[in-house]
Amino acid sequence: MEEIGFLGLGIMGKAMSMNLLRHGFKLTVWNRTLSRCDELVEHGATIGESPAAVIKKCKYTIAMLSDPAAALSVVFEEGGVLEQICAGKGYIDMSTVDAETSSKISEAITSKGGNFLEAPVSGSKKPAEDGQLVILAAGEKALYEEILPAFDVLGKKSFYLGQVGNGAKMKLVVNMIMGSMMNAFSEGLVLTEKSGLNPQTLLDVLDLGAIANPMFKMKGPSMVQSSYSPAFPLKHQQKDMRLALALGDENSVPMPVAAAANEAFKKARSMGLGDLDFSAVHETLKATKS
Ligand SMILES: NC(=O)C1=CN([C@@H]2O[C@H](COP(=O)(O)OP(=O)(O)OC[C@H]3O[C@@H](n4cnc5c(N)ncnc54)[C@H](OP(=O)(O)O)[C@@H]3O)[C@@H](O)[C@H]2O)C=CC1
Ligand SMILES: O=CC(=O)O
Repeated sequence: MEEIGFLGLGIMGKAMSMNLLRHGFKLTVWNRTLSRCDELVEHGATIGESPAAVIKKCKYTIAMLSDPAAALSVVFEEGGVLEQICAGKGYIDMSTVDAETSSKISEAITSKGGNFLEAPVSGSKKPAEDGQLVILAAGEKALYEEILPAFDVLGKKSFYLGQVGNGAKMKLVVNMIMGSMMNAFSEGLVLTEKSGLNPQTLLDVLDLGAIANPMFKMKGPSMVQSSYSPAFPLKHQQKDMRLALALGDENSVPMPVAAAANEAFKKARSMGLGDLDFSAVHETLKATKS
């Protein structure tokens, strides 16, 4: 496959681009904090000095950026994607953003003759390292088919969901459920301890029943130890709750559980926990006096 550009080497972008390199893809990478490119260069990547330079060099460019503001700035600001995108080039934004942001980017890219695909992912740092993401793509179908060899390396399954916005919406629904579940789980762990039971026994019981799931299994033991090394930063989970609640607003869907979960994540951010794993929302409950 042709050389691929990669913009954004945070937790996910680094893991995904390392995985592409491991599978023989040639990559040109860019990150706002340039020093984060060094490790990729050691593994064979080339550095592009700006998003525009990456787009100029590569037929396909993938972006994995923190939030709507970052996704927009990399496209629209000086030295951005729009300066070099043109017919024959594809831009694939895998960041988690709202449908409106994605549509704005899509319109700008296509008005210059380029092709656009949104492709947010479900799965965290470890699935990204292992090529086990679930890819939720929408937009230009031909671009989806052209980039599938890369998606097959990055993920265990790719969904094509139709028009731009559908991938973003699906991702927000999934993360809204995940954030709500994390809060219910955290309340259960605190209630277990405060009522004199062993939280490890709760984890064992949950794992054998109808609500067993990989998230409880993976995050439970570290939450019991108050250990929150970031795989999915809490500030991004709160962003996703906020965007999902806005989607609920647009569609007149009442979401009292998600709204309460969002408040807990906001509280955690106000306690300075935004850069820790999203499971650190547990600290907001543990801090409650009896
Ligand atoms: N971590 C996870 O488990 C998952 C995350 N996601 C989503 O993937 C995206 C990336 O997540 P993750 O890698 O964890 O996040 P990180 O916070 O680790 O990385 C964010 C990236 O965005 C860049 N960035 C932030 N603001 C700007 C800006 N204004 N201009 C240019 N670049 C900017 C950062 O650059 P710099 O290094 O300079 O700060 C960095 O490369 C998010 O949308 C997240 O919601 C989706 C699935 C799982
Ligand atoms: O967006 C986060 C994830 O784990 O998926």
